[in-house]
Amino acid sequence: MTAQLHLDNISFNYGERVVVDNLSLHLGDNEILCLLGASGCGKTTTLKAIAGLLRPHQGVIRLGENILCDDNRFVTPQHRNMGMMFQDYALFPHLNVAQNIAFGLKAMTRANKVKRVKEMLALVHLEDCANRYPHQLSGGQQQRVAIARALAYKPSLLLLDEPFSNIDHQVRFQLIADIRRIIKDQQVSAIFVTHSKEEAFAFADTLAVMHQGEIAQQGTPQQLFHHPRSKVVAEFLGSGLYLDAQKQDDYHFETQFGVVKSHQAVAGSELSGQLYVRPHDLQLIRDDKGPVTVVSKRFVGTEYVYRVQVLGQEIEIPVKQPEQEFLPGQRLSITISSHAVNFFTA
Ligand SMILES: Nc1ncnc2c1ncn2[C@@H]1O[C@H](COP(=O)(O)OP(=O)(O)OP(=O)(O)O)[C@@H](O)[C@H]1O
Repeated sequence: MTAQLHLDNISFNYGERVVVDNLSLHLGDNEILCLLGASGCGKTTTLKAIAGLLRPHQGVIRLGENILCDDNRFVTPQHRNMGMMFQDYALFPHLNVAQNIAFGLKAMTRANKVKRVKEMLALVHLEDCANRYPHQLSGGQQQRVAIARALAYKPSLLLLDEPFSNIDHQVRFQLIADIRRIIKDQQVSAIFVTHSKEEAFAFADTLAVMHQGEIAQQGTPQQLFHHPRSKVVAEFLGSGLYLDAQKQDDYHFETQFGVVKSHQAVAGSELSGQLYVRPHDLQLIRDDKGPVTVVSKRFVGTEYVYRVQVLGQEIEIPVKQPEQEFLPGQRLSITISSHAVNFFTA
């Protein structure tokens, strides 16, 4: 089953404190959407509102044609047909893997239950673990059981709250790829919450960056990375350097490091602003009197990464060419490649 979820102007307060502020969001069929944002911005609260674990003070939530919540209606969590993987809803320790997966299948006949559990075990590659208890599994295996449990009764939407946060970094990205494949195989829509942009890029089809209870921007990872609409989104998705800039025309911007060319026209009549330049568009060059100072360098296998200070900001810049080695304390300057610039006006 597939889903189209709409949140229209949802608000939620804890006492006086507005935690979700007039938030609107849309999720398409078979889409994996990531709610991404800093700690405390309201991600989990939004997910709980979708699940029905709390009721928004204002707004409408709709799944397909069904209104889940508005001023007059409120569908309880058990009637929303959503699979959930919340940190507070871990596996049941006293049930084995097969029993955990079967937990949500109460309405099925025994034979159908056995069949479905078998299918789910195969899907998450844990056929040999059916009789084990959660404490006899690795963290990654436990997460795979949790996803199997959440998917077992064919929900129309899957909600995942920080599903990878307890997983060792070494295996995390393999697990992300596995779970993404499982969700795509099952053709289910999913919303997951994280504060890690690496996880978001690896797992999601679309991102919604949240800031102070609102969606700052929703789109594909590429759209948000290359065309952030605000400094909040630009900074959240990757480091960069702010440079004061004067717009000469839609394609040229004058900075203290020369004129920067844009691959794309930048509309707007405001001429003064700032460019936000990503490290891969910056090159370090020798200049004994330059405004850039090397703070430190580290070797990462294929290249050096230099941490430099420039105009009161610190930024890490990768350098591939081994002949270009700089020392801490050394003065440098930078050149800026032409790229699709991000130009922010006040
Ligand atoms: N039960 C509660 N009572 C009062 N305030 C709460 C409660 N739960 C959360 N909050 C506050 O609401 C705000 C949003 O919390 P929420 O858990 O939605 O954030 P989050 O973006 O998921 O953060 P994190 O990434 O740290 O989990 C936070 O400031 C939090 O302290």
